[in-house]
Amino acid sequence: MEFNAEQQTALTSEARNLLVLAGAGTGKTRTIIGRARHLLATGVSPKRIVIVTFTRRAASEIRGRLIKAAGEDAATVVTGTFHNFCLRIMRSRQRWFGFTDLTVMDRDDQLQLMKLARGEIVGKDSSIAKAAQLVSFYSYARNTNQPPRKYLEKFAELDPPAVEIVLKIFAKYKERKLAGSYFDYDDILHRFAKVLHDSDEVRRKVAQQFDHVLVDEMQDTNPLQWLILESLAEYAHLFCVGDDAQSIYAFRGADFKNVHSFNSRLPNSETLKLEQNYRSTQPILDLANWLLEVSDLKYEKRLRAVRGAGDKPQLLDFENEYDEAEWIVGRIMKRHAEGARWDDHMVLCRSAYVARPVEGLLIERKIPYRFVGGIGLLQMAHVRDLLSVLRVAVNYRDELAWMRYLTLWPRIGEVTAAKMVCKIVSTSSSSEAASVLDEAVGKRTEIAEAVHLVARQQRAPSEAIQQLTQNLEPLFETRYENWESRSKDFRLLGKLAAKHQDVATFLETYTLDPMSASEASPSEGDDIVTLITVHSAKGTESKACYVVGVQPGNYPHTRSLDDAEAIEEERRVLYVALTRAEDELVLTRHFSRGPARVSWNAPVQTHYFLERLPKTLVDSKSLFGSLYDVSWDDDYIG
Ligand SMILES: Nc1ncnc2c1ncn2[C@@H]1O[C@H](COP(=O)(O)OP(=O)(O)OP(=O)(O)O)[C@@H](O)[C@H]1O
Repeated sequence: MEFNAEQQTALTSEARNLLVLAGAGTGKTRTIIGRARHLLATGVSPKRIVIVTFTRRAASEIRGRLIKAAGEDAATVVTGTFHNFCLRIMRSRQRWFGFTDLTVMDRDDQLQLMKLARGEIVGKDSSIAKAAQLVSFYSYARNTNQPPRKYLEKFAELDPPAVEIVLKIFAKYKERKLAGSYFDYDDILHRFAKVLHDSDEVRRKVAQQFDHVLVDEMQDTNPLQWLILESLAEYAHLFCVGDDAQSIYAFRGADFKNVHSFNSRLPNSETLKLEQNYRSTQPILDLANWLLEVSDLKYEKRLRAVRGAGDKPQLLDFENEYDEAEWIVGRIMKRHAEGARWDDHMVLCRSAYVARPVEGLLIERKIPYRFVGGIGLLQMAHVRDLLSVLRVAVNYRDELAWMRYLTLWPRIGEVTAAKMVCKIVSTSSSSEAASVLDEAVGKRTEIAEAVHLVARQQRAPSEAIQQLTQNLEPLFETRYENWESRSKDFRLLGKLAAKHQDVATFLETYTLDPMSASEASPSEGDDIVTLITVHSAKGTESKACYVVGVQPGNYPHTRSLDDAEAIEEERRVLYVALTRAEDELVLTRHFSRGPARVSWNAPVQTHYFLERLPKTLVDSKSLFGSLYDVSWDDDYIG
């Protein structure tokens, strides 16, 4: 692996704490890997190095590349997401963290629990914020480490009596969480950060396990994650890489301006820059540079392409999304016929919804593809049904999973199920719970048998899923019309589970960072087209990138129009999309539907990022018929 002088200086730095603040494609990920390899080469034990990333995908990629570069020894470098890292330590040192057998809830569970809590406090009162909104208030307050009351009073735009009611709902939510031994996503970071912050002894014991903590995507750390890093930095060296122009997680409490206070917050720290971009050709970077330059914020980034000149990006207009999709898929097929690989192509979208026409055509034309960032496999109803059985077998106090499982069965409604659940969860051991279940279902033994069979197969998750699928097939056939295609997801689930030693770790891994169904199916190295949401595309790259739906109303998204910071975050989303391309960048937009239908003079366009795009930066073409008369202004496109 080669490094330029800037990268070499960074990866061999002796600074106690180092921030590498650099633009897209400048080799941040490569430098993290280089740093780890350098540390190993200088004799640091792999177990004393931690690499934290934002997604499981990034973690496994870095891990794979590190092992390739530094050998099998590197396999014991601790690599994972923040959540994964914290949970792993808390599980291994339960006593330090007051952590017992807890079930980690995903966002859907969190929503269900909040619904229950809300229902209990306000019944059907529709004047109080909906459960989903409450979850996001609660989660945001915790990730930004603010007392919920303070957050609600300051940011939630609620009147004082409503604040009191919402706080009561939060209290009820907490109570239910405790009763069910649940841990939500935010609890993981919160508990870990709090214990480390409050207990000098635990902080020392945990932090002393590591000499070097390497952090990817530093711009996306939220205040809780910052607290964790500060605790670790008391004993270990921090090596962080980030790009303030790629911060796109403010909705989860990240504040990219935090990277600017790195030096003042951490003693003995330095900042270095990487400025040469290795990924893209200069015309692609010119467009990305322009997007940042026209912002009111000063990003102070001008990417220079080591690779030099190349083709200008294209900006293509279509009459509707179907023509747009047709063109993109046609073009990919043409390129493939000319000898390009499928995996030279990546289609980037704002949301899974925007990409559907393209996905439809890829399926229709039988083009191999994966969809990253779409509806997660583990979010699909039938998969959650099956997982509910695994969950109750692992934790008999998991009342949400019991409710889901029992109400799958005919003639068991919510009231009957709730009575059964009440009895089951008030027992004091799993064997007692099993007997109560047997008694409750009476002659309908198949209901209990499914749970028992998983309990017997705790250490063989894949077999448990296989048998469970067989046992529950008749039930699912009657529940789901398209059972045939859905049943394939269970085979996929079985495959995923085979990589885990027991049902509990399998559940934990996938509830923490669910992957999408189609992402899971192809294996590494398959030659396939990638369809991906921009949020999932961070850190990736591709020879040809097609950014779909770049019309007014999508960039920035209409829902962010009343908030200047949100608009700026949208700019960074587009920036991330543009900077994924190596050789070819094609932006497409259509004008048929939704906010995009408005005329060019409508208010939605006041913030449209491409409104004043200099004509020289792109090759633009209108590929639609008579519906729209392209009358570009001489100097600007938009
Ligand atoms: N010194 C180098 N020599 C050759 N290629 C390099 C060098 N540094 C980086 N690259 C290549 O440039 C591309 C971008 O590198 P990398 O993914 O590490 O950048 P990054 O800063 O993490 O990008 P982003 O933040 O946009 O995801 C990769 O293909 C990488 O292999």
